[in-house]
Amino acid sequence: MKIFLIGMPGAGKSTVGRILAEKIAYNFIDLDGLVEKNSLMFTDELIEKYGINKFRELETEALQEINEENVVVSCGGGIVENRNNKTFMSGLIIYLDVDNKIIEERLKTDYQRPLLQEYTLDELYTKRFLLYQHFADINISNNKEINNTVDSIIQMLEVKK
Ligand SMILES: Nc1ncnc2c1ncn2[C@@H]1O[C@H](COP(=O)(O)OP(=O)(O)OP(=O)(O)O)[C@@H](O)[C@H]1O
Ligand SMILES: O=C(O)C1=C[C@@H](O)[C@@H](O)[C@H](O)C1
Ligand SMILES: [Mg+2]
Repeated sequence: MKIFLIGMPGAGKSTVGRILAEKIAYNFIDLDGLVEKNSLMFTDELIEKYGINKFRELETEALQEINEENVVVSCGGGIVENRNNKTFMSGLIIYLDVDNKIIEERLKTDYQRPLLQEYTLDELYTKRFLLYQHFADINISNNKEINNTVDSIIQMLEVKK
């Protein structure tokens, strides 16, 4: 099965995804990382140089490239901006739910997200929350510790078996 993690920039998709994959012995793909590998550019460079629409095209192409099973895919925060992307996400889509205030705190010590130089987290959330819900099969909170979140996902997967 493919497991997709979606959510706001800084929600913890990459961090949680990597640990989850390791714990359940799945491969791990960071979609932003795949776009970077394909384009040989960092996502922020790519967006700055070619614009967000070009980035979205490359993101959809990267998504379509994933044909393996037993993989955890951490998506970019804006994967839901192209509604058609859902077509290429067969498997389980998990929305990582985090309060914006908590994201703000966590990102103080992390690298600058390009989209967050243009929009506030609240603006992005207002624009996207319905889309996240449209895509998601299940919501899992990542307000607490990372291991707590990973364990909640694993418990949920056990119940679904
Ligand atoms: N549960 C948590 N507790 C504390 N810090 C966390 C937690 N989850 C993630 N973080 C931290 O929050 C920051 C953002 O996490 P991460 O890069 O995984 O988010 P992301 O959803 O992949 O963001 P993006 O959409 O920009 O790729 C990192 O510094 C990470 O270590
Ligand atoms: O929220 C967004 O639109 C983005 C989030 C990042 O993960 C990257 O995919 C890119 O910077 C766009
Ligand atoms: Mg990430």
